[in-house]
This record gives sequence, C-alpha cells and structure tokens, in this order.
Amino acid sequence: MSHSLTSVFQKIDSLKPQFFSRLTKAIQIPAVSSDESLRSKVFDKAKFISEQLSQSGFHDIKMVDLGIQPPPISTPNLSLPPVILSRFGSDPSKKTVLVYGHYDVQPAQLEDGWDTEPFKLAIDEAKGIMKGRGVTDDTGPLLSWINVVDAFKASGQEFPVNLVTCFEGMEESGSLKLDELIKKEANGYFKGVDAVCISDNYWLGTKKPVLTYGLRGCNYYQTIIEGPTADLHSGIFGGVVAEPMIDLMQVLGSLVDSKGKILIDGIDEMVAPLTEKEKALYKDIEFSVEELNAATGSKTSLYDKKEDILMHRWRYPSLSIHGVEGAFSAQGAKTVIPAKVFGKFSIRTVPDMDSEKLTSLVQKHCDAKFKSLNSPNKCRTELIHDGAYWVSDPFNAQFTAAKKATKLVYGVDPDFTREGGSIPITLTFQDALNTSVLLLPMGRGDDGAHSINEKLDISNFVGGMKTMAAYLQYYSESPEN
Ligand SMILES: NCC(=O)N[C@@H](Cc1c[nH]cn1)C(=O)O
Ligand SMILES: [Zn+2]
Ligand SMILES: [Zn+2]
Repeated sequence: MSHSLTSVFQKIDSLKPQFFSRLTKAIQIPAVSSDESLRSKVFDKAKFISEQLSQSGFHDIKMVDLGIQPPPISTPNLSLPPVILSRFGSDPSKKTVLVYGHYDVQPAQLEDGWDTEPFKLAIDEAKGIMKGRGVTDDTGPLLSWINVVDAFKASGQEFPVNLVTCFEGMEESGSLKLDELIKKEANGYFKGVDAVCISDNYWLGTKKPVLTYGLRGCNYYQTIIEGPTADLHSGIFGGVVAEPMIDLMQVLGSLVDSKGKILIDGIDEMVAPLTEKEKALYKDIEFSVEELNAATGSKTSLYDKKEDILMHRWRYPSLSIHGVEGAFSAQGAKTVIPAKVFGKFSIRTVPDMDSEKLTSLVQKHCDAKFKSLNSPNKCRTELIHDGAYWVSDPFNAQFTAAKKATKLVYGVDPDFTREGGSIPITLTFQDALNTSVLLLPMGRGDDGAHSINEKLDISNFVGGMKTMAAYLQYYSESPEN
C-alpha cells in the first residue's frame, strides 16, 4: 500500500468517534421525503449537511431550490427539498469526481417493529453494528464522502481529485425535478466532471464486496377508487352500497399472481431476451438461496436456484403491491366502509421496457378489470413517478480503480453485480455528463434498507470509507478517464 493511503486509513480508524457523532446527529432528523408533514425536517437535514460540508472545507456550496412539488400531491405549494452542490478542490491538473447521494429516508416508526427508536442511532460496538433509519440508505454513505475528505486532511495527504457533491432530498420519492437540474448544470456547475460515483446500494450478500453496473428502474402507480362522499358505517350501509375497497382488492389482485408473475398483457414482450453471454455471467456470482432467506428472515423465496433468483432480481420486471391509502389499517376492528382508497403498487423495470408504453398498458389493464366489475364507483390509475433502469459496461478506469481499492481493503476481488433496486438519476448522470457511473456500495444485503431495524455494520462503514479513499487515489493515478 502506498504511504499516503496507509496514513489516510489510520486517520479513518482514529476519527471514528467523530464520524459516529456526525452520523448520530444526522440520523436524528426524520427526513422522510414521502411524508408531506415532515418536509421541514428534510430541509433541516439539508442544512445540517451543508454545515458539515462547510466545516470540512468544501466551497462553492449551493442549496439549489427545485421549486414546488408537482402533482399528485395533497399539500398545495409544497417546496421540494434543496439539492446540495459543493466542491472540494478545483485544481485543473486533477480529475474531477462527482459523488451523488441522498439525504432523505424512508418512513419508520417504532410500532412497525423496530427494536430501538428508528431516528436515534444505536451504536453497538460489541456486536459491531449501528442501527437507525438511513444508516445504510443513504445517510451513512453520503456522510462518508465528507469523512474521507476529513481523513485526507488530518493525514496531511493531498486530496487526489477535485470532488463535486450532488446530494438530493427526494430520491426515495422519485428524484423529482433533479433530471432538469443535472441537464441544466451539465455545462455549468458540473462542467469538467470526469466520473460519477454513487454509494447507494448494497453488497449482494453479507460476505463478499461487490461493484455494481446495473439497476432496475421503477414506475410507481396508484389506482384511486371512490364512491360514497364520506366513510360509512358497515352495519348500516354494508351490503347496500358498492364498496371502493372491494373493487380495489379485485383490481390489485388482478395485477400479479402469488408466484410473482405479472398478469398485465404486453409486458413480457418488452423485456430484452436473455443471451448465452449474459446467462454465463450468473454462474460465477457468489450467492445462495440461504443468503436470501437470511436477509428476509424467512423461507419465502420463489426460487431455489441462484441463477433464477439473480435473474428475477436484476433482469426481469417485478410488480409489488405496497399499501392502500385511505383504508383502515390500525389495530382493532373498526367497522368502516372507506369512501376513497388509493392502491399503491410499483413495477421494477428492465431493458428494453418503455415507461410510457408501460403506463398505458397498466392503465388499460386496470380500466378493463374495473369495467368487468360493473361497479357504480369511479376508478382511475395514475403514474406517481418513474425512474429509468441503467446498465453499463464495467470495464473502464473507475471500475478498475474501485476493484483495486476493494482488493486492498477487503483482500478479495469484488463480484460485478446488478441491483434489483433503483436510483432514478443514474442514467441521467451518464447521459447528460457523458461520463461513466460507478456504483460503489457500502452496506450488506441484509442491512434492512426500507425495512425495520435498518443497520450498517461498523466494519462496512469503516471499510467503505477506506474503499472510497483508495478508489479516489487509484482513479486519480489512472492514465485513462
Ligand atoms: N437505495 C436506493 C433506493 O432505495 N432507491 C429507491 C428509489 C425509488 C423510490 N421510488 C422509486 N424508486 C428504491 O425503491 O429502489
Ligand atoms: Zn438509497
Ligand atoms: Zn432507499
């Protein structure tokens, strides 16, 4: 290892208490982008992050206002959270790396089944884990870029690249309007960016580090069914009015079967065929059905073979039903007929699916199913947001640098994986900035992102920061862009 990286790694180890403290302060802000009542908290977290950037010596810090959130939305004139742009260094002789992350988080409540308060970071050094909403997705990795700068500075080593940050607060809600900003700033704030790195996904399993070159996209829908003008007593009106929830259950139930097969006509035809070359890639990836079962805490896998699991996570679409707004969902036994219900579902998209065509197939399917019910209620299905899939070629300078960095930190070559989740803005970065994008995950496949008891292993936090540092160093030394 080069002398400079040795001393940076030592600083990453010795600054750990400061990094814990920074993470603790960030996690306690409930920056849930999907909860309109918590929007001010998302703004508070943006402010906290900009203060951290400033304290660590970043400059040209801009809190970019993206305006008002577009519909569908319940709160009128709700402002979108700012995008935080900043720089560390502007030396024309160095390469420039843009790092993207998101500071918003998924909702979380103790009652959902968390062992500890979700918005209070629980650090268990004995077990080697930290628990809290956002710790792995994506607050921990986002702050790590700032931590890495601190470690270089404390070690007295020159920072190897110019760093540009693009941190957003709406990723968990579709990255609304970020597209426009990136296109607008491609020749402005982002001019001269050589590479984009995103740390916002996970290792496939729990042992082997990975580098990621593909993501599925996500089209998120709601089917709205309305009838009575107000919720009704089911003893008085049950059996004599058409109930929106009964209609909705049938529409939602017609979308997918229990084996995960999507029942909407025309979708299979849009999926790129599997080639022999691609098929061969799956066999060398380290993963098993046992790892999947361990991550879900159950034996509910639809497939036994590794190849089937990976293909259905990475290269085939899936449809998930998430919940119903407007319906009774609390404890107890409320005898209500909900008057207006919003059924939420999403489709993870893959090459070569077209978002607009998909939406028209989904609407056609839902309309036809509802019509077949002969209900007097009203039904419509709308797209809430969509985000593109992304698949790239992992044989370039930054993947090579990240591979070398991973080997240095973890002692093994990483697997090259795709991801079942989505980061809507990835393709926009690649196209608008005309650069390669690297996904450099920090956490493990069993971290529980979006779930209860979200965690990040301390070894992954520290190892992840060292990998980031070494990747930047090696990329800066690469003869190619
Ligand atoms: N860590 C990435 C992530 O969790 N992404 C979200 C993004 C999203 C939200 N709605 C649509 N896409 C994901 O669910 O994959
Ligand atoms: Zn994320
Ligand atoms: Zn997420």
